Amino acid sequence: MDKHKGNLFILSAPSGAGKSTLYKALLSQDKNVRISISHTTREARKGEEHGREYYFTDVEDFLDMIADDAFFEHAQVFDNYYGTSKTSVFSMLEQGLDVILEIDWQGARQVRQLYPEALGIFILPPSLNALEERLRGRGTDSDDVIQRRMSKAVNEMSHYDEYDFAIVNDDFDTALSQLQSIFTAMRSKTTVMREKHGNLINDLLSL
Ligand SMILES: Nc1nc2c(ncn2[C@@H]2O[C@H](COP(=O)(O)OP(=O)(O)O)[C@@H](O)[C@H]2O)c(=O)[nH]1
Ligand SMILES: Nc1ncnc2c1ncn2[C@@H]1O[C@H](COP(=O)(O)OP(=O)(O)O)[C@@H](O)[C@H]1O
Repeated sequence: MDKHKGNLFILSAPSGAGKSTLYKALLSQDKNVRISISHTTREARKGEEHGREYYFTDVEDFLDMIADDAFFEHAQVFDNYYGTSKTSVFSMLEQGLDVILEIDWQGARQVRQLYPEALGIFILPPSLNALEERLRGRGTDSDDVIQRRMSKAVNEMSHYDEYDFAIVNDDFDTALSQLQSIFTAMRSKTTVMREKHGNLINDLLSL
C-alpha cells in the first residue's frame, strides 16, 4: 500500500467504554484529526444523523459495496454489518490529516494486515459494573440489548493485547490526556518526520 502523509489510528473498545466521548473531545481540540465515518446496516439511534455518526445503509447496498471491493475493512458486529469505505480514508491521509477508525477487533485485524503502520489503541472501562452503568446512563438501549452488549464486551476486551496501547477510561480527563499523548508521540516518529520534514532533515544533515 502507498505511503501516506497522515497517520492512521485504530480505536476499539467494548460498547459503553467511552470511545466516542473520548474521540469527540480529541477532535474538538486537535484540528489535524478526522474520524472516518463508517457504513452500517444497523438502525439509527435517536439523535444520530446519516453522514454524521454513520452512513446508514441497507443490507443489499452493503453487500453490493463488498462485491465492488469498496471497503478497506468490514465486519459483522452484533447482528449488523459495519465497514470502512476506502475512498474517504485514503483521501484524508493523502491530505496529511490523521484519521481515526473507530472499529471492532475484527476490523482492526484486517487493517493491521493491509496497513501495518496503523497504530492500535484499546479503551478499557474501569470495571464491568461501570461499563453497565454507562450503557444504562446513555439511555439508548433496552435491557435486552444491554445484556447482549455486556456479553459481547467481554469478548471484545479479550483482544486488548492485539493493540499497541490500552487506556483505562476511569477519570475522563486523565484518559483524554493519555490519548492526546499517544497522538503527539506518533507524530514524532522518525518515519513520520522523514515524510513530513524531509527538507529540514536534508538541511540538518548537509555538512
Ligand atoms: N469492523 C468495524 N467495526 C465497526 C465499524 N464502525 C463501528 N464498528 C464497531 O461496531 C460496534 C458497535 O458500534 P455501535 O453500533 O455504534 O455501538 P456503540 O459501540 O455502542 O456506540 C463497535 O464495537 C464499533 O467499534 C466499522 O466500520 N468497522
Ligand atoms: N470517564 C468516564 N466516566 C464516566 N462516564 C463516562 C466516561 N467516559 C464516557 N462516559 C459516559 O459513558 C457513556 C458511554 O460512552 P460512549 O462514548 O457513548 O461509549 P462508546 O462510544 O464506547 O460506546 C456516555 O454516557 C458517556 O458520557
